[in-house]
Amino acid sequence: MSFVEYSEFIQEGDVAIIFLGHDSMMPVKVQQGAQTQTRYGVIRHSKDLIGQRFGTKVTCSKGGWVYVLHPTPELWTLNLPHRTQILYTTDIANITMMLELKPGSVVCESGTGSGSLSHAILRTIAPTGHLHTVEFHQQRAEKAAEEFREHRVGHLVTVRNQDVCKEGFGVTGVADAVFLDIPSPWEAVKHARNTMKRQGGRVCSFSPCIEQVQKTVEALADEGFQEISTLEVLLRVHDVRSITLPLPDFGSDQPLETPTDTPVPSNASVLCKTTTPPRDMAGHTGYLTFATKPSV
Ligand SMILES: C[S@@+](CC[C@H](N)C(=O)[O-])C[C@H]1O[C@@H](n2cnc3c(N)ncnc32)[C@H](O)[C@@H]1O
Repeated sequence: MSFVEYSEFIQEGDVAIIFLGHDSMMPVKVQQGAQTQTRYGVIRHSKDLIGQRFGTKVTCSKGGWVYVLHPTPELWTLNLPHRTQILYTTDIANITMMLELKPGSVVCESGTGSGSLSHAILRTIAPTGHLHTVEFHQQRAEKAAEEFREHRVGHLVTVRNQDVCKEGFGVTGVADAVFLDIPSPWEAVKHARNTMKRQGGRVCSFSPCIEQVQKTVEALADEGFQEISTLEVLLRVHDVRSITLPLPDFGSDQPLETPTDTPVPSNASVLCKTTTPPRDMAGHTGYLTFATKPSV
């Protein structure tokens, strides 16, 4: 198993996602002899997981069943151990697209945090790209590096434990794209420019407050970045529900000729499915500020 390549069978050391139902999943590290407790009973790794196909329906000891899924960056974002605030798929999808990431891209990121965005970047830039990720909190940097190795993407990423605002990304003139998710991104903008290729590239900064955005935009303009724009991505999930609609009675435009030509009764109705947008929406996460470094 790797987060950037699909494997058919579950092996010892793999990460698997146990799907217990909608909005109920958990990650497990598969180990010979280990057991995982679920509300449907115990899953025995040696018998129930190792050697089975990803996607298998596994019956637990109390008779209930779960699906065992291959990990993906999307599932990891929903299941990872939170060490920090993380980015979610709605923002990540936009970031990946607007930074123009593709296989082979070289990306610099700070901070690494819980590695939610990092896993999505790694899947996109594999198999020939590289991610340089900078995190100044030592335990977070070490834990992220350990997870990248466990998820078999360690060869695609270099984790540096340093302050990006003071020491930069540790590489110069190599990046196609830079991503910042730190409290004072304006202090890292000069380093972002220096780490990018001479032929230019794209930068993105995520900030929850508009005052942070204002300072970052000024710093980007001062450093010669162009096409600066800020957006906020809001997810609107529609609920499916059944409704009863009255059938309109348009009357008859011709006189009734036979007794069977009956008009639509005035109380006729039809049952149909429809969707409604939420009355309350999940609130603001943050602003995404994008800019382009032009070729020099
Ligand atoms: C909100 S978290 C990043 C979450 C990450 N984008 C994710 O999706 O999991 C911000 C991280 O930046 C780190 N950080 C803050 N300032 C930093 C700096 N100057 N240099 C390096 N890391 C920094 C923090 O320790 C924290 O782990």
